[in-house]
Amino acid sequence: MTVPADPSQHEHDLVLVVDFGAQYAQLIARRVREARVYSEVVPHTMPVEEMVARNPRAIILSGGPSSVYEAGAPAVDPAIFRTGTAVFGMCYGFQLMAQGLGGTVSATGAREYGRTRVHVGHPGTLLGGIPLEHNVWMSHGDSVTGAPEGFDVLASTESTPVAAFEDVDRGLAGVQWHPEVLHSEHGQKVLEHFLWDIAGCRQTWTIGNIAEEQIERIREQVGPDARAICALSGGVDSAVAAAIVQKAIGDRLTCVYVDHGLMRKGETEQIERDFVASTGAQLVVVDAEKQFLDALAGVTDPETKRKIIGREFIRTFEAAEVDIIKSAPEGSKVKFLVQGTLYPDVVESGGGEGAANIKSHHNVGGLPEDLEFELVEPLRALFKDEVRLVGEQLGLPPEIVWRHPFPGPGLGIRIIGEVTRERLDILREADAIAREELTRSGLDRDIWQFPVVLLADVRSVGVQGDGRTYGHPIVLRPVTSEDAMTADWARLPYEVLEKISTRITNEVREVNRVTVDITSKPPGTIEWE
Ligand SMILES: Nc1ncnc2c1ncn2[C@@H]1O[C@H](COP(=O)(O)OP(=O)(O)OP(=O)(O)O)[C@@H](O)[C@H]1O
Ligand SMILES: O=c1[nH]c(=O)c2[nH+]cn([C@@H]3O[C@H](COP(=O)(O)O)[C@@H](O)[C@H]3O)c2[nH]1
Ligand SMILES: NC(=O)CC[C@H](N)C(=O)O
Ligand SMILES: [Mg+2]
Repeated sequence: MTVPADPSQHEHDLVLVVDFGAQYAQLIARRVREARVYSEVVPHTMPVEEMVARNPRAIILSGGPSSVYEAGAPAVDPAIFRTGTAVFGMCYGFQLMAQGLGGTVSATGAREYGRTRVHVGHPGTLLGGIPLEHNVWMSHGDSVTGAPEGFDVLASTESTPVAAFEDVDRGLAGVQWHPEVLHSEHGQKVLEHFLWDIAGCRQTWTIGNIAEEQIERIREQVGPDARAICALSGGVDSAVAAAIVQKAIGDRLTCVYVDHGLMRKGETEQIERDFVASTGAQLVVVDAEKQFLDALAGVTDPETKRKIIGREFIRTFEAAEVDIIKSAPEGSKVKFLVQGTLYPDVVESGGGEGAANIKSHHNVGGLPEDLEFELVEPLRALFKDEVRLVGEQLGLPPEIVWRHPFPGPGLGIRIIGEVTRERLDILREADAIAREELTRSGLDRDIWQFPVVLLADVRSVGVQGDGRTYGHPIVLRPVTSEDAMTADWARLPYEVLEKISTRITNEVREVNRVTVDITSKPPGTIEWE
C-alpha cells in the first residue's frame, strides 16, 4: 500500500510494523499510535537495510498464518536482530525471533485459540506490574519450545512453556499472544512497556498531529495554484477529508456530491440543506441517477457492480470538472481528487501486503485504470474511530461525526440481484422505517451500522388481508463494531425488531417477510455484497 503521512523524523519516533500476512497488522500500528508513538505497517518483503534507512526507533514483527519452519514461509533476515533497533515479536513474529536467534519452534500439538490463561513467572521489564495470572487472546498451533540464549523466559500457559521472553540489553522481546486485540487483558500495557521502557520511544504523537501534518502535506502536494475536487458523500470520512483540505487550499477546493440514485430516502435533500450550513463548504450536487442505473442494468455480480459504480463515480467527477473550470480563473485545471478513503477500504480491496481481496471498495479497488486525477487521501492510514476523533477536533457537528457509515455504492450493494429503480424504491422505504425505529429506540450510538437488504431475486409466500402474497424478504443487518474490520450482530431488543417487522410488512408493498442476520464478521462481512 501507499504509505500514509510521513511525519518528520525529527519530531516523532517511528515504529515499523512488519506484516507477515496478519489479519490485524494495522491494528498493531493503531495500538502503537494509541501509545503516542507514530507507526506504519510495512511488508515483510522490505529488505532490512531499507527498514533501517527509515531510522525506526523500534520494529514490531506481526502474526501470520504460516509456520516458521515450513519451506517458503515468510521470513525476516536475522540481521534485523543485530541492527541495534529494538524488536518486538507477536505470535508468528515471536516464533520468528526465537528461530532466528537459535531457539526452537515446533508443532507441539498444543493448539490454543481464543481466551487463554497466562502465568507470569518472572515479570522482567515487559510484564512488570501486570497481574501474575491473567487472560490473553491466543491463536496458534506452533510453539517456542526453546528460548534463544541470553533471553529470560517471562511467562507460560498450561500448554506453552515459553509464552513470553525478553533480552532487555539487546532490546529484544516477544509474546506468543496477541496484545493488540481488545480481548487480551493488559495488552496495551505490554506494548507500552516494550515501546517506552525497552525501545525508549518518546511519547510525542497525538491524533491532533494528523490534521496539522496532513494540512501541511496537502499544501505541498497541491501547490500554490492547482484546484481540487472533493468527493463528498455526507459521511464522516469525506467530511473530515474535506475539512482538512479546505484548511490547506481554501476556496480552490470544490466539493462534489453525486446523487447516483442509490442513496437512502431524503439523503440528498438533507446533505444539500445541512452540510453546507454546518461546514460552509462549496458544494456542487450532481444528479447522475440515470447514468448509474443505465450502467447497472442487467448486472447481478457484486464485484461487477462495484467496478461499474467506481468507474461511473470517476466519470461523474470528470464531467463536474468541466463545469468547475468554466467558472475558475484561467489555467487552473483540476488536477486532484480528494477522497475519504480509510485503511479498511484499502485492506479489503486487497491493498495490504499478502492480503486477500475481500471486496473492491468503489474508491480503491473499483477505480478505473485510466484515472486522470491525482488522489489526495489524508485519512488513508486511519480507522473510523480515529477519524471521528479528528472530526471532533476540527469542530465538525456531532450529526456528521457520529453518523453511521454508509457505503459509496449505496443501496446498489444491498439489492441482491439486478438493481432497478422500482427495487430501489422498495428498499428505500424499508430502510427508512428501520432507521426511524432505531433512532426512536435511542440505540443509534450503540449500533455501528444497520444495513437493510432486499433479496430481490427471492420470493416467499405470505398471507395478507386473507389473500395470498408472493413477495420479497428483507434482511435486517444491525451490527456492532469498533473499526469495521470485525463485527458482531447486534442484539436489538425484540420490541424494536417487532416494530420494524410489523411496519415494513404493513407499509412496504412487495415485502411480506422480515429476517435478521445473526452472523458475525468473520465469517460474514457487514454488507451482503
Ligand atoms: N455519493 C457520493 N458522492 C461523492 N463522493 C462519494 C459518495 N459516496 C462516497 N463518496 C466518496 O467515497 C469515499 C468512501 O466512501 P465511504 O462511505 O467509505 O466514506 P464516507 O461516506 O465519507 O463516510 P462513511 O463511511 O461514514 O459513510 C467517501 O469518503 C467519498 O470521498
Ligand atoms: O465507501 C465504501 N465503498 C465500498 O465499496 C464499500 N464496501 C463496504 N463498505 C463499508 O465498509 C465497511 C466494511 O464492510 P464489509 O464488512 O461489508 O466488508 C462497512 O462499513 C461497509 O458499509 C464500503 N464503503
Ligand atoms: N497468529 C499467528 O501468528 C499464528 C502463528 C503460526 N501460524 C501458529 O499457528 O502458531
Ligand atoms: Mg459513506
